[in-house]
Parts: sequence; C-alpha cells; structure tokens
Amino acid sequence: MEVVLIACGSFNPITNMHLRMFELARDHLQDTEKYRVVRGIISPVGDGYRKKGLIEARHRVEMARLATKTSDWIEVDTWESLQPDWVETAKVVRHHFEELKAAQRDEDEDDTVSYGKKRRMEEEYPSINEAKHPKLFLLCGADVLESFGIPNLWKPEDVEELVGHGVVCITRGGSDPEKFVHQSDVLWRHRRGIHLVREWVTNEISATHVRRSLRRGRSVRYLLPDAVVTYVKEEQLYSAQSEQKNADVVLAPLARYTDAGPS
Ligand SMILES: Nc1ncnc2c1ncn2[C@@H]1O[C@H](COP(=O)(O)OP(=O)(O)OP(=O)(O)O)[C@@H](O)[C@H]1O
Ligand SMILES: NC(=O)c1ccc[n+]([C@@H]2O[C@H](COP(=O)(O)O)[C@@H](O)[C@H]2O)c1
Ligand SMILES: [Zn+2]
Repeated sequence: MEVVLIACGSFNPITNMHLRMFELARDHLQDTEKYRVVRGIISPVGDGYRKKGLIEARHRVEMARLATKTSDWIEVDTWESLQPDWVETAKVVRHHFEELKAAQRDEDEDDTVSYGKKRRMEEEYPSINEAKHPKLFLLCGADVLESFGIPNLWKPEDVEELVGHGVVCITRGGSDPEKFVHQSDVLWRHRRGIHLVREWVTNEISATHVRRSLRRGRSVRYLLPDAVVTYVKEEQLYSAQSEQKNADVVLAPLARYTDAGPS
C-alpha cells in the first residue's frame, strides 16, 4: 500500500528534527512491510493561525524549501499557507487527499488501453478504488496528538476524520502518546490507524528554542540545515520584535471554537 505523509505545523523555522520525523516515519512504516512511503509533504500554516512569534508564511515556506532541497521525497506545499484565513488541519488533509485521488484519475485516463477494463472492474468491485490511490497519513509529534484533548482546540469530528485517514506520531520528550491513545475513546477506536514511532535518539530541538537562541545572538548551526541558517541571517529573521507578533491575539482555532474573539 502506497502512503503519502503530510506534516502540518508552524515550521517557524523548520529544524533538523522536522526533517528527521519524516525519515523515522518512513522507516517505521516500511518496516511493517505493509506500506511504501512514496512522498512527504510539508505544509506550513498560514499567517491567520496567529501563533505568538509566527513570522510571515513566505519566509517559513522559503526556509522549508531550502531545507528539503537535498531530499528526493520530501517537498513543500504552499496551498495552506496561501489561504487568507487559518484552515483546519482536517480540511488541509482533505484538500490533499482530493488532489491525490484526482492525480490517480488522470493517470488512469492516460492509460487508454486498460481504461475500459478498469471501469468494468470498478463497477464490479466498488471498493477497488480505495486501494488504488495512496493513503494520506498525518505526520506529527506527540505534543500535537496530545493537543487533540485540549478543549476548544480541535473539533471532535476533525479528530475522527484525521485518525480515520491514519496518523504517524513521533515521541517527544515528556510525552506518553500510548497512554493518551489508551485514555481517549476516539483514538483507541482508531488505534490501528495510529502509528506510534519511538525516537530512540531523543533530542529536544524545538523551533521555540531555536528562535530564543537567535534572539540572543547564539549559534543555531547544526540544529537547522546550513541553507536555512544562512537565510535567517540574510533576512534578519527572529528578533525580540518578531517574537511579540500575535502576543495580544487569540490563536485562530481557539477563537473560532469559543467566543474568545474573531477567527
Ligand atoms: N523534537 C521533536 N520531536 C518530535 N516531534 C517534533 C519535534 N519538533 C517538532 N515536532 C513536530 O513537528 C511538527 C511541527 O511542529 P512545530 O512547527 O510546532 O515545531 P516546534 O519545534 O514544535 O515549534 P514550536 O516550538 O514553535 O512549537 C509538530 O507535529 C511537532 O509535534
Ligand atoms: N483544529 C485544528 O485543526 C487544529 C488545532 C490546533 C492546531 N492545528 C494545527 O496543528 C499544527 C500545530 O502547529 P504548532 O504546534 O506550531 O502550533 C498547525 O498546523 C495547526 O494548523 C490544527
Ligand atoms: Zn510546536
């Protein structure tokens, strides 16, 4: 079964750990001998997410592009980052899933010799289509999985939709995703679609740490790809001022699902 992995996040900035997540997930899935990971998509969140310290999407996208230049299977997609308002992750995944299905349809139509035969097979076995296009799994760290339980952050139907597609979750210091899945009825029901990956070479790289070091003029070399370090320097990104962005506004999902403010 072919699988495409999609990681949604701020990538503010992208770190080596974000890239490691993809490699870890691919090894884990392929080790089951059930899946073949064919592509990885990085989808930086749009500016409408309103997270504190979130710099402009065009810079975050460019850094992700530079970081994935040396990968032959991970790419950056800008659809989410270009939307004027923040888009729910379930909706982002739905958009990419539709694209995968459409690409498969185009491929089938090009293949004119067997098109008629395929159509007849589809009529006879409607579920045949499900196996034809790749599956799309959300790739995330354990903190994101655990955030599914934070009130007013995720809609229950969105969580259901995401775990229905499949989720690959990488362990992160201080997290216990196994326990979290066990304690949630929805996640437990979908436990077979939740792939927990243990990172044995634990590291605490986080974009927050990187931004803090940059503000203090400390080196972040070897935490980020060299090309990203150079870009940050050239563009003079991440200052005390940029960290104050969105300091006084409510995070878009919280604003959307509560009366806390405009979304
Ligand atoms: N060290 C890590 N281990 C496991 N997962 C990680 C790690 N760093 C980031 N991730 C995951 O990468 C995805 C994108 O995360 P995000 O852009 O928030 O990065 P971050 O390093 O957590 O940044 P921030 O500190 O700003 O929250 C999320 O699913 C997050 O859980
Ligand atoms: N309800 C939702 O769909 C929902 C809620 C919170 C975060 N998210 C997403 O999770 C990711 C989290 O990123 P951060 O860890 O950088 O906040 C972002 O891509 C964000 O859009 C989605
Ligand atoms: Zn984070």
